[in-house]
Amino acid sequence: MESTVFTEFIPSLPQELGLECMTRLPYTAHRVASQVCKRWRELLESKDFYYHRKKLGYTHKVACLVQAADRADVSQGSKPGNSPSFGITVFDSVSQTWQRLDPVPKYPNGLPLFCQLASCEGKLVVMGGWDPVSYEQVSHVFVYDFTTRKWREGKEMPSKRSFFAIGAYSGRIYVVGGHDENKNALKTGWVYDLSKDEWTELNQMSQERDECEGVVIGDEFWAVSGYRTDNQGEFEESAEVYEFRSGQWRRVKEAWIPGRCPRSSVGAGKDGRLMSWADLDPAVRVAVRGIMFGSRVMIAGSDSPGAPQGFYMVEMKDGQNGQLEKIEVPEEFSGLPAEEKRKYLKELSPSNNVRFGTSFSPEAEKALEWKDYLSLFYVSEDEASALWPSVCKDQVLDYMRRSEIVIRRLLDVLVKNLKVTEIDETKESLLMGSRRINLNYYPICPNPELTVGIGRHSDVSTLTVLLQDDVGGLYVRGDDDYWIRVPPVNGSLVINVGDALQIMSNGRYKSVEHCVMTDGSKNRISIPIFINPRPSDKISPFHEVLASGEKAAYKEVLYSDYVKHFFRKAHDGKKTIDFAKIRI
Ligand SMILES: O=C(O)CCC(=O)C(=O)O
Ligand SMILES: [Fe+2]
Repeated sequence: MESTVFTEFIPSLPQELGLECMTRLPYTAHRVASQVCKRWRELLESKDFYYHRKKLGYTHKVACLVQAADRADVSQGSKPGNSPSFGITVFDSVSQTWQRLDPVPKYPNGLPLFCQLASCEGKLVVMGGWDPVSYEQVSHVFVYDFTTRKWREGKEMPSKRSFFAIGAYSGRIYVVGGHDENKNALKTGWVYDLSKDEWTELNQMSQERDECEGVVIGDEFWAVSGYRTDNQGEFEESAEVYEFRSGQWRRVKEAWIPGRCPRSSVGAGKDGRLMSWADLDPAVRVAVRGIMFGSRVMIAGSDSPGAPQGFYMVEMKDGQNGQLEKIEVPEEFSGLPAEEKRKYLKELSPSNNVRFGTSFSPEAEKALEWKDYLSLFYVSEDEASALWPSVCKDQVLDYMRRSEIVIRRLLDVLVKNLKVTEIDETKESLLMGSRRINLNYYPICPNPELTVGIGRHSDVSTLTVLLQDDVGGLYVRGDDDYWIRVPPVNGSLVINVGDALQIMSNGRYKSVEHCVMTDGSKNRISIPIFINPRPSDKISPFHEVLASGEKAAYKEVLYSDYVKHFFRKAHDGKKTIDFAKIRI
């Protein structure tokens, strides 16, 4: 760059030196620096200066991610229950700094949900998604120029599509698959030329691919997995590869693990081959997202369902050890603190027996759970008829009546094994003296990696009969902290042993630890019936179990005390059962 073009950047320093200093400013300081004076602003926003920095090796790639609004935005009206508003966060891995981009002028209160990002030539492109208020698909294209720090509106996508694969190569953005306004999976694709602001249609892929994921590897664009319209959610093993040079697609078999959602977790390993970031390191096995920029990858995820997520950098160059380096994340970029969200919580309690809420123990949880629920306590048909909401009372009562036979059968079998020959009146009260039915609703979660549906816990019940739909998200803990995904079968009943039965069986039956992950593309409903002792019952190991001299592992506790203890705590696995344990 001709230094004569820019003079006196820093008074009393020779111009070359002033320019040297300006060139070394990290990108994340440009915004503040450009407010110093007109000359600095003109310099920092000029294309020549960008190429000058690039030539000298002072430009580098940054990671851009869509994140829920920070605190300042929330105080302006976003709250749990409404969809949160989203903005773009930039992480500069060289200066280790985080920054939020100005909002897109058309969406000052938050980006379209599920919009897709791609970047090339120093620009960030945001495409598609759902209008954050009406939830209608939009086909907008917004382009952010990192030099001028300004947004412009690009030519709209030729048709509406959501959940498509996106990739950038040589000044063009490739968009393929996903689904249209009628939820039909698509095999079509388009390419957007950034400098010409022009769309051109691509050849079609060999099949429809809704929710496929895009990644550019070398001179190829991979559209990985996805599913056909008729096989909603059944992610395929194949991928489709577009060769930029020939403009042709090639189908690759067994490219992906069937059934695994590829969203944001697809990348290229050191050998340049397709991989899932979830297979890289045990620290990021769950809800993994990766952003590749050059040979560096930013990865977010957690080691087990419900565990807090971490952000990491990893170098994927040959000769590097591929180890994850943890990134420090300032609070405003790591999710909202619970106190902030709680301000907006509205707990409705028309009666103790009917409760509408979000999370189990919102006061205690670190992160609010992505769930709303209606909880109905059942004492008698009369009371239920009087107090339960009329909108669902008849159906819920009918369902409870029908479930009775399954519950009795199960309890008969279970207690026989404990040498209890008869369920007399006392035992009936202890085993099934009260019921609670919850109607759980887990809305689509735009950032499933930032929260859980329900954190890890066991139920306080004797038994739980849990009705599932076909979305899935329930995990149960096996041995050695290994989590098993319960396959979603619509209408199936999952039976969980609860803490009360663990206590009464003196630990022969163990309550199952479980948790629920949220889904990024579907709403989910589950309906557990918790079969409980009566609140006024005192529970302890059955004398039949202890008859042969076995030592009691649990003391007698008032069931309502146990329940109170449970709901005072944040979800944290099975720790609450310690309340009843006899310490030796
Ligand atoms: O949604 C599910 O499948 C599990 C619900 C659950 O664990 C609960 O409500 O206690
Ligand atoms: Fe549960």
